[in-house]
Amino acid sequence: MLNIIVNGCHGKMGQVLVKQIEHDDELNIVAGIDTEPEKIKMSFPVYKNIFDLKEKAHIVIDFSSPKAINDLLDYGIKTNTPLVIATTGMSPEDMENIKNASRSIPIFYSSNMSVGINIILALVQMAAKTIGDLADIEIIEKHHNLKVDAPSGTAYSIADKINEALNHSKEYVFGRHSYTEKRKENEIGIHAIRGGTIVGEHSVIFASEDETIEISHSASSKNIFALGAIRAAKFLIGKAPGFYSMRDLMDN
Ligand SMILES: NC(=O)C1=CN([C@@H]2O[C@H](COP(=O)(O)OP(=O)(O)OC[C@H]3O[C@@H](n4cnc5c(N)ncnc54)[C@H](OP(=O)(O)O)[C@@H]3O)[C@@H](O)[C@H]2O)C=CC1
Ligand SMILES: O=C(O)C1=N[C@H](C(=O)O)C[C@H](O)C1
Repeated sequence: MLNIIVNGCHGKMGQVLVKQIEHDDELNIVAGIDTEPEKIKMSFPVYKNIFDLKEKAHIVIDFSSPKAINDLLDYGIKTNTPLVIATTGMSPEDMENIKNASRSIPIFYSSNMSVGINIILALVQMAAKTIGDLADIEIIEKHHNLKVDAPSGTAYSIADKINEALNHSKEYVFGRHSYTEKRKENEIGIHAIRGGTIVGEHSVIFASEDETIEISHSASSKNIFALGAIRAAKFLIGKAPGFYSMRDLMDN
């Protein structure tokens, strides 16, 4: 049995994750962390502070907030607990801290836990290598009206994959509000749409002189992210300290 702590257990993703874990006979939630435990009724104990935990677990799965990251990393290192981190909106410093912590414990990080998006990452890299110098590249992401970070973590991951394939020659331009000049060749335009209950849509456009390629992904349920995080947790158990991603899981 794999014992799990859910960080952000009462959030939208936390609740979907709890349901998915409860359907899996190999998994057990020993405790959760969230900001207002007194208002939450769960089938396991919930704490406000991760250091108040009395229970021990094999792994922590985190869908919470970048505000939680430093405590989460400290907890992981002090208790030697592997971490699956799905939270987005991390600063470059947060990502540096995650990578540093992964020298001591196994950490799985992915801005998008769906397999589909990780296929998209491979496809955009291939497209960038082939026509990236000839095409204008734009990324459009759409999410529900409760999402706090913009652009999405996935949009950044897509832009980074493209930029990696193009020797980091691109500059990210967000929105283009108040622009008074035409688009420059080295731009990757990134645009965020927020509305209703859209689960998560990402589209990448490579527009060149005589043709346009559009590569897109649409998540139709949050279950896909929860199931991906569970797969990541099962994959991470028994691994050596290190920074793992969906690529490692898919290559496994
Ligand atoms: N990688 C992936 O595949 C996916 C990633 N995400 C990311 O997961 C994160 C959560 O998304 P979502 O569930 O929609 O957001 P929610 O705001 O619904 O949930 C986040 C939960 O975490 C709680 N929280 C805030 N601070 C802390 C803290 N310090 N410790 C523990 N819990 C805390 C929040 O409490 P309060 O409301 O009081 O602030 C809230 O209950 C986001 O960053 C989102 O982008 C989402 C889907 C897929
Ligand atoms: O907040 C969300 O909902 C999502 N966040 C992730 C992101 O920022 O990329 C992944 C997914 O698109 C849903």
